[in-house]
This record gives sequence, C-alpha cells and structure tokens, in this order.
Amino acid sequence: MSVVNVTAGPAGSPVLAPSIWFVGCGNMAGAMVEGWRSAGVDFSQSVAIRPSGTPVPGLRTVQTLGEAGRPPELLLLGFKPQMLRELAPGLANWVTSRTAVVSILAGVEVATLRELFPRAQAVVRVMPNVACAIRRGVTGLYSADADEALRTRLRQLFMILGLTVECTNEAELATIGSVAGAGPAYVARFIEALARAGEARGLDPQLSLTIARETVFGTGWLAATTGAEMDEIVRRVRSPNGTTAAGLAVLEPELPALVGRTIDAAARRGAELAAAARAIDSPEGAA
Ligand SMILES: NC(=O)C1=CN([C@@H]2O[C@H](COP(=O)(O)OP(=O)(O)OC[C@H]3O[C@@H](n4cnc5c(N)ncnc54)[C@H](OP(=O)(O)O)[C@@H]3O)[C@@H](O)[C@H]2O)C=CC1
Ligand SMILES: O=C(O)[C@@H]1CCC=N1
Repeated sequence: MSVVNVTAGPAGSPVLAPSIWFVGCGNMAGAMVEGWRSAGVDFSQSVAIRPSGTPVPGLRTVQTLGEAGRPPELLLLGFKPQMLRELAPGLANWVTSRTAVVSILAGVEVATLRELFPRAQAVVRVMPNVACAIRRGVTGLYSADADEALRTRLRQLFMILGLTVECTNEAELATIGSVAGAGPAYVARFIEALARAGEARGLDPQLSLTIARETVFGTGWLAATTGAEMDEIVRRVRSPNGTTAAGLAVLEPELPALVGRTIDAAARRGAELAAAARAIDSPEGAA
C-alpha cells in the first residue's frame, strides 16, 4: 500500500478529465464530481446517466445509456452493488478495449467485474468517501491490470480530491472502505453524541452541535497540520486527576472494542456484498 499524497493536489490549474460516463451519480459519485469541479476540472467530454434525470451541476445529464454518446474512456460505476448484475449486460455493450471500468461499488471484486466486462482495457476499484466533495476525501485505488499510463491518470485525478492510497491487494481496499468509506457516518454519530451530552447539561441544542462539530474538526485539523501523535494530544489535554482524566476513565475501556466491532461489522457486510455479486443465483445477487 502506498500513499500518493497527504492533502489534496493544487486547485486552479484546469485539468481536462478523460471522457467519463458516470453511471449513477448520487451521493458518492456526485461528491466526487463536486470536488473535481471546485478544483476546475473540465467535464465537457463527460456525462452522468441517472434514471431520474436529476441534473448533476456541470455535467450533461441523461436518463438512458442510448443518449450518452460515444463510448467513454472511463466507465464509472456509481450505482448500488445490488444493481450490478442487472445493469452490467447493457453496460458491457458500450465497453471497448479502450474503456477502463472504474467501480466505486462497495465489496464487488475485480474478478467479478472482469467477468462481467471481459472486453475492458482494465478494471479499477476505487473506494472514496463523501469528503471528496470538499477535497478532503480519502480514496483507495486498486487494479490488477491497469497499465502505468492509466494508473498515472487516475492518481492525478483522485489526488485532487484528497488523500489517495494505492492498494496492493483488495483486502486493503476493503479495509479502507470499512474505515474511511463508511467513516464519515461514524464520525457524524460521534459528533451528535457529544452534542447530545452537552445538551443534556443545559447547552442550547444548536450551539451544542456547533461546539461538538468544531471540537472534532479542530482536533482533526490540529493533528493533521502539526503531525502530533494522538497520545501527545491526549497528554496536552489531560491534567493529572482533572476533568479529562475522569472522562477518559469512562471512554477508554469501551471505545476501542466498540469501534473494532463497528469496523468488523462493516467488513463482514462488504464480504457479503462481494459474495452476492459473485453468485448469480444467490438471492441478493439476483435482486
Ligand atoms: N455514499 C458513500 O459514502 C459511499 C458509497 N460508495 C458506493 O457508491 C455507490 C453509490 O452509492 P451512493 O452514491 O451512496 O448511492 P445513491 O443512492 O446516492 O446513488 C445511486 C445512483 O445510482 C443511480 N441508479 C439507480 N438505478 C440506476 C440504473 N438503472 N442505471 C443507472 N444508474 C442508476 C441513481 O440514479 P438517480 O440519481 O436517478 O436516482 C443514483 O444516481 C455504491 O455502490 C456504494 O457502495 C462507496 C464509498 C462511499
Ligand atoms: O454503506 C455503504 O455500503 C457504502 C460504502 C461505504 C460507504 N457507503
């Protein structure tokens, strides 16, 4: 596994994106488009395909594959994993030896994608998170068959959206999905819990939420900008026999196990999604 960059690449220098079909462009692919557009990426050759026809700002949006135009360089799968088996045969007709299939589908393995898109130039799995919208995302990349030119192109594109990690195997990508892909939801729940506790002790609800959010943001920013170890941050805050020490005495025995079980559950679900996509005759795979 190798980290490509730590913070987002520079904005401002216009990058012409390859021609991309965003097949499904909801919360996650939409966040990626938002981040790229805010950095000046030019999507004039790309198209979003959404059955609802809901426009994606900055992208020509169509409802069907037939309206999309010439086959793209990158076919980006942005729908739910459970739809893969239904959608793949229609999509495969548009895949040529010059098309790379780029999947953000949680769980679904390269072997499954390769079987469904036998003509593709390459199959690439990407595991981003929603903070890509503000270019502070975390994205894992994995491919078994992309050539160096394609790897460089994808690296350059994803670096724009934040931290980018090239994985050497799919297990690493799956772990990034469980920790960072799902992570914003866990962190949002932690902020909410902190806010509720403040509220329970008399703070105005909105103010308490703002305080909790800024505490998490400020701590993350402090750690990211100074490179301080977590133990060091704790040491700077915890006075001997003070208020923090009293709070941590409750939190520390519970938190690692709770987070561990949380990530284990996400990982198990990822494996189930992978199995369902592999097996045509499984109830979920056929759904
Ligand atoms: N949300 C996240 O934080 C992350 C999600 N992912 C992965 O991203 C993928 C999408 O998730 P998410 O964005 O949350 O889901 P959304 O429900 O927000 O988006 C799903 C998209 O799929 C489209 N879609 C539905 N049916 C079809 C169809 N028949 N043909 C083409 N497109 C279709 C929807 O179209 P319409 O807009 O018209 O309804 C929508 O744009 C999943 O595979 C998930 O595993 C990966 C990492 C993080
Ligand atoms: O919940 C999911 O399955 C997707 C993948 C990571 C975040 N959302």
